[in-house]
Amino acid sequence: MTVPAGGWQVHRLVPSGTEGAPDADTATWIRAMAAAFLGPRPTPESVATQAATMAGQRLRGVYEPGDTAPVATLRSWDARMSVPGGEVAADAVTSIGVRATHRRRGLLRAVLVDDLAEAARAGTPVAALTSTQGSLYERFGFGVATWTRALRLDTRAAVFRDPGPTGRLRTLDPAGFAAAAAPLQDRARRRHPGAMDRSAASWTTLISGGVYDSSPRYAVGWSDATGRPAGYVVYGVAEGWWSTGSATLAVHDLQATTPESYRELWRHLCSLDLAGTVTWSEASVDEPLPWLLTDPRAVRFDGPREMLWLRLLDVPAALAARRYPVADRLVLRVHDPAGHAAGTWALDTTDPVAPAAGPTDAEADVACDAATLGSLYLGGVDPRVLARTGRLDELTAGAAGRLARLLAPPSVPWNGTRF
Ligand SMILES: CC(=O)SCCNC(=O)CCNC(=O)[C@H](O)C(C)(C)COP(=O)(O)OP(=O)(O)OC[C@H]1O[C@@H](n2cnc3c(N)ncnc32)[C@H](O)[C@@H]1OP(=O)(O)O
Repeated sequence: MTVPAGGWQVHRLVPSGTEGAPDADTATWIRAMAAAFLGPRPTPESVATQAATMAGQRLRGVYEPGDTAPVATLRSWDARMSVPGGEVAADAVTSIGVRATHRRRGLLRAVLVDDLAEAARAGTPVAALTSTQGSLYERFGFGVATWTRALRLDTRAAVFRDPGPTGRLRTLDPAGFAAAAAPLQDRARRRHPGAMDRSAASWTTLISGGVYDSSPRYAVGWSDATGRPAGYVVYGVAEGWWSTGSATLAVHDLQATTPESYRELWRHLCSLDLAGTVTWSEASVDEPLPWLLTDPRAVRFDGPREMLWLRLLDVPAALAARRYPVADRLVLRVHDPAGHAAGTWALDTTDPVAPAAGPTDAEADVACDAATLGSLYLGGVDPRVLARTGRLDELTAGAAGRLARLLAPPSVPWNGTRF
């Protein structure tokens, strides 16, 4: 199928074939995407493995006449994202790459505009992405909605306040990893607005490291005293002990559904004889780890840096999908040249279990653009801060404060899954 967008023909591909033999178009698309991202040279095996992770997803490509390899790529799929009090369907967008010889001619714009238009037609309320660069996506209506911090733990200085260990640890082998981890991640993600669900294929990439990281990975699960699994951690060796006498471990994923599982997974990471440092590049901005230790200086943080970018495609559906801690009725005017979020919208939260949102002729209390609305949606940024920068116009007195109270999330938005 071809669709003209900005003068370019955007072709849509449905990945097919099996893990052993992806179809030719998908294989060519994967090689073009890898080149745009300066990735490792694809091998037949790595192409087949990647193709298997794309089953059921949408690929887009732009092709020069007579060329079988695309000059631009985009991949997207239907995801679920946690929001305060529930979840919302999201168009997850990734792999936007343009051939080095074809940049700055509108190709990113062509593939992304086409993808967002299809998601909007399908009724998907929001689009979400994580980005390689910070200045690309605001022009397309995306705003930063979650942040992350990198942490570094000196495990030899880490003394836990609570005695332990408690519960039971067990090694999760690659064959059984997805079955053990998926239900835990699904429970854990509901505690954090902005957390995305995982595709079935993503577990293979997580436990194997995918095409970018061939070093061994280890997965450990934790169960409580009743035997109920409550969390897991996946880590690898970032620096071997043989060079410095003390290895550095990198956490690739840590999902805890209870405070006890969180504490015991960190205790496990601190118990490995040959390691002196544990790093985690995608920790939450309010990571509780220092509060577990007698000396909080054992943990150092960098950041925050931006993680998840959101773009509302259907404002009433997105606003009605989340819950609000106070009852109010507030009118937002949204400027959006692309049209998806444009309008004046009344948000009525007087019914706490069924907030209503829809178009209105009433005077607006606040006004902003679509990207700012994307940043506000999960409650990760205070509207009063945005009002101080001119990103939000406060049109009735005190409206930014009312909006802050309305949008306040039950916990800090966090998405630990870069995609
Ligand atoms: C969700 C993700 O997949 S994030 C991954 C992004 N991809 C990469 O980092 C891979 C390497 N880079 C690339 O492949 C390309 O340079 C891309 C995808 C970043 C940009 O593709 P291009 O086709 O050159 O972008 P395009 O010409 O459509 O530009 C669209 C707009 O973005 C702007 N833009 C493009 N690249 C950049 C940049 N690196 N920094 C700031 N602005 C940029 C353009 O100026 C243009 O702005 P305007 O329309 O407001 O005038």
